[in-house]
Amino acid sequence: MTIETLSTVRSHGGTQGVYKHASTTTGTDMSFAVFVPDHEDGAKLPVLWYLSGLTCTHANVVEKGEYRAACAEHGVIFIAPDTSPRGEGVPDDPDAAYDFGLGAGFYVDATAEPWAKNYRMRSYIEDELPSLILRNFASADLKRQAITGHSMGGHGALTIGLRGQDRFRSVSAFSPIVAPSRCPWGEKALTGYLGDDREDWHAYDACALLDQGLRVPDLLVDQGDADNFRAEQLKTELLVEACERNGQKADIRMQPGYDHSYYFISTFMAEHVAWHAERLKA
Ligand SMILES: N[C@@H](CCC(=O)N[C@@H](CS)C(=O)NCC(=O)O)C(=O)O
Repeated sequence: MTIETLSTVRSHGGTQGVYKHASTTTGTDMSFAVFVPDHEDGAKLPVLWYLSGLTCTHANVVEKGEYRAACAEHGVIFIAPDTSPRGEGVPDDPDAAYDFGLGAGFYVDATAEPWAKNYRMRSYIEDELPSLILRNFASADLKRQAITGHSMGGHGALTIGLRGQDRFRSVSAFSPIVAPSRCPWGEKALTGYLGDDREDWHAYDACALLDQGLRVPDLLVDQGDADNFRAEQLKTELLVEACERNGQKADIRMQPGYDHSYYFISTFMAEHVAWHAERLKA
């Protein structure tokens, strides 16, 4: 479980690093980014995971997410994994489409061929990467974790958050896919990675998990009302209804004029970090 440091740089009173390791889960090298605010020797800091959307690596949020000032202020470690396995021999969408295959792992453990060997982002985020962080980042306090994400990564944050009820004190999302069983991106991905049996999809559908009785301690969602993907793919209203129907505590905010981009995410990032920090320190 060794990691290679690809880069470190000082920023906002902390260290932004990018790392690589050989993943036993995906069978590939995986890279990820970690921002660690300066802290006293021996101090333990809570952790906020950020899962990225379609086409992204760790680099999109590192370059455009604007989380560092808020994480330094609140003393929160920020971890940004990749969105899929990559490298020689890793299968990709036959048409190299942006919404399946490389850059589009959908945070599932694939069971269908030829994806099952490498596309295991659920286990990677739930098991392998936390163990790696525990062993290599002495200041990371994994008793205090929160999770957020954008779009496909918002779906990842919601579903990993709901399934890992004891793991996260708070869950948030920016423009998440809330019901992948009921939108074209999700139907394509879940059919491809898991097969045609929709029963197998429920573990990866936030609204279905809420209907099955799973809950998170607290939920914050921001969604731009000028987001091109809102009506067809994201379907925020289904999450509003599922939270109301199931008594899930949630603040789901429609933000006027904002689109799907990092201009939107970076606008509300500091609020999300502060919101998580409050719950992580309570
Ligand atoms: N317009 C994009 C659709 C994918 C997309 O919007 N990806 C979002 C996440 S779902 C993203 O964060 N893209 C990278 C970026 O904006 O830096 C494309 O066709 O490649």
